[in-house]
Amino acid sequence: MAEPSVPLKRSTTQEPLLLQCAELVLPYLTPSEIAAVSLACKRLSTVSRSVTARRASDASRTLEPLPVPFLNALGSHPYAHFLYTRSLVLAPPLLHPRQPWGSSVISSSETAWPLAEDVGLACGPGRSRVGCECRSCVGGCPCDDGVEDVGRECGPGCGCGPECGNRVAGNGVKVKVKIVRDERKGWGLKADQFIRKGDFLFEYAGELLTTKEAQRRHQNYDELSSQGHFSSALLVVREHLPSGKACLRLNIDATRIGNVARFVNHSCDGGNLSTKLVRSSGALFPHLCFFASKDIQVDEELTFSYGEIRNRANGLPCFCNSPCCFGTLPSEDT
Ligand SMILES: C[S@@+](CC[C@H](N)C(=O)[O-])C[C@H]1O[C@@H](n2cnc3c(N)ncnc32)[C@H](O)[C@@H]1O
Repeated sequence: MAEPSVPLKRSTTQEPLLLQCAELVLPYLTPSEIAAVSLACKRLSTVSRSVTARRASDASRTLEPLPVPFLNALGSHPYAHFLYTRSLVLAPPLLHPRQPWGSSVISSSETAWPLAEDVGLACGPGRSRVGCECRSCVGGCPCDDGVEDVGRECGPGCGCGPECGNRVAGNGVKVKVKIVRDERKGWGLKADQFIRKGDFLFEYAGELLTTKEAQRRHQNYDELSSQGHFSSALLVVREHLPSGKACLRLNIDATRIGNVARFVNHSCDGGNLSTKLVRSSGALFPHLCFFASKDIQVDEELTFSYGEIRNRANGLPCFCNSPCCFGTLPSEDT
């Protein structure tokens, strides 16, 4: 057989180890680290570009059933770097957690965060202490005990499985959404399909914090926000218990670890989303779930009201553009 006249490409085994492993290592780097690495040589620049392109095509790192693209028609402003979780996690005691993002190997396995869901009250499938024992809960479930302002659904304490029709929270984002850059509000979330009034969209996932830790981070975030170019996603939810005398407080911080809900911006008119706490049978903590409060068209921005309280003299400016805009974003001392 004749020798090929054009020399074959250099075998990858002759490349330095760093270059051979680039496809494996680069997905673990942050956007700024990737930018720095890409300057080193042509090969790393090529791998960096393909990792960044894959990141832009799915913010969820393949953890959601549908990809969630980042779209920036305004320029090359980098997306906010955060680690992805589909559920509430107990604030991990790790200083610099890493999560692959933009890997060419598709993996749908959830990162091993300590999930708040796992801190359950159940004894096991079919032997639930606080959950239902039904096996198929479609069309009515004993878990639904009629409490109106807190939803109920099947969960780890039930005998039914993940396919049960009475589980919405914790199953990921099943509607098409996209993350889009806005000049004044930063990144925001838009519908990428028609969404019917009442449909479930997603839960607000992030780190579950103690109130002390939430107060510490709040102070820190306020300082960073006042210097500009920083968006915090620390949400405080208060659930009034039936007695009316006590209230359960949830501090969920999606700034460093969160899901798509961390991109939902505020609107003074209440926007098109409403929130509801939903308790999964057998789970200790409720899910903060977002539902469509009206029919939502393709390309409409998804927004909700961050709250009513504005007790800061120099609150951040609000650009919600609604006729009843208050001028500043809601904020309160945590
Ligand atoms: C939960 S994050 C929402 C995502 C954020 N826009 C981003 O780029 O990551 C909340 C932050 O978004 C910005 N934001 C949200 N709603 C806004 C609005 N109506 N007007 C101006 N900024 C807004 C503020 O910086 C706020 O602290």
